[in-house]
Amino acid sequence: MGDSANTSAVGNSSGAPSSAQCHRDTTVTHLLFPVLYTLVFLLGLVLNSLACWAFFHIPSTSTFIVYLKNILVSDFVMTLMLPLKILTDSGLGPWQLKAFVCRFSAVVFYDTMYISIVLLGLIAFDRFLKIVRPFGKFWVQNLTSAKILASLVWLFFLVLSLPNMILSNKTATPQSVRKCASLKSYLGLKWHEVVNYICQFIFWTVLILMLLFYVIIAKKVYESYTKTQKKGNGSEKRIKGKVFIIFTVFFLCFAPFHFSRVPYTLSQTSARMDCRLQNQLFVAKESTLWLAATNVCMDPLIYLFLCKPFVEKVLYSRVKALQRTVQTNPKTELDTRVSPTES
Ligand SMILES: Nc1ncnc2c1ncn2[C@@H]1O[C@H](COP(=O)(O)OP(=O)(O)O)[C@@H](O)[C@H]1O
Repeated sequence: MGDSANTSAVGNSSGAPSSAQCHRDTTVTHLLFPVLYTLVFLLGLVLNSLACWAFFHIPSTSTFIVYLKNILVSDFVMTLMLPLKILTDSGLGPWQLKAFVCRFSAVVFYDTMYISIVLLGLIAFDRFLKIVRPFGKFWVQNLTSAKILASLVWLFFLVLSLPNMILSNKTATPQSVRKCASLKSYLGLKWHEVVNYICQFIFWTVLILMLLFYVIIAKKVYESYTKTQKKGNGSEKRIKGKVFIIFTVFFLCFAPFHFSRVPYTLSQTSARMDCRLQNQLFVAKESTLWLAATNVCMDPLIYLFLCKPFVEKVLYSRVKALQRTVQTNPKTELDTRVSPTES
């Protein structure tokens, strides 16, 4: 993650010699990103708190809701990690906080990002099965299986990233905390590299599978559209077409980060790389990481567009609140256009 000072030279004797002599230029990340992250944090906190409250009242009656609830928890945790990044990037926090970010909160941030990625993939798979085999039941379409699968996803990423926390065990100094890689032992840096390649593999696999599911869904939607059009019913196309939102959100938020992450990880671990290029890769990684973080604000859109019980819960409460206002203050006009099923 980002830096607290404008430039830094990092003494990393065992891991990345070229990185050791390169001053990190944080002119952009020092000012712009804390502002951008603050916006994401505030919006993410409001939207996800609202979603938490709504989902708290919705029983887990389908695999879709189970996955959405897990994404919500993951997004909430990611949102809570943002203030630490904002404080250290802007230089407002003490340098010791940056060591905590490198060892703990940045790792949790990445964990939640990949947990959301896999869960979005599972949702796409779930939608795919619903549309392709509406009456058949696979074992994955069973509630208990979905709960077990979601728990395994959490467990997998937590176990995978634990060494990233443990092996960032070099003594932290105001200089060394500026690049997280410099807190790592040789083994720590290797593990960091391996984890990044595993995560790249997971992301591109999920992306390709999603694309495949949606091509098949698109074909089905088109077929049913041409059938229903004759009967003058185009609403089915609109309903099924909504599932494409998941893919669009997924692609816009995560693909740019994964393009920039490979060369950036190389710059952290390879022996030789031009210093200017290293700094450019750092800015590219930070910019695309911000885009990935905006996912915490995008996911509530998925709940709104695709999860009917969620919409009903939010709107029904609005009606109740309005009714209460009218009861306590009869002069207030009730907007009769609002109905619990409005979407
Ligand atoms: N995909 C990942 N999964 C888990 N932890 C990660 C992942 N990528 C990076 N990390 C960990 O997050 C911390 C910050 O990494 P990084 O953003 O690369 O550093 P920097 O802030 O110096 O650019 C490091 O401890 C790193 O090992």
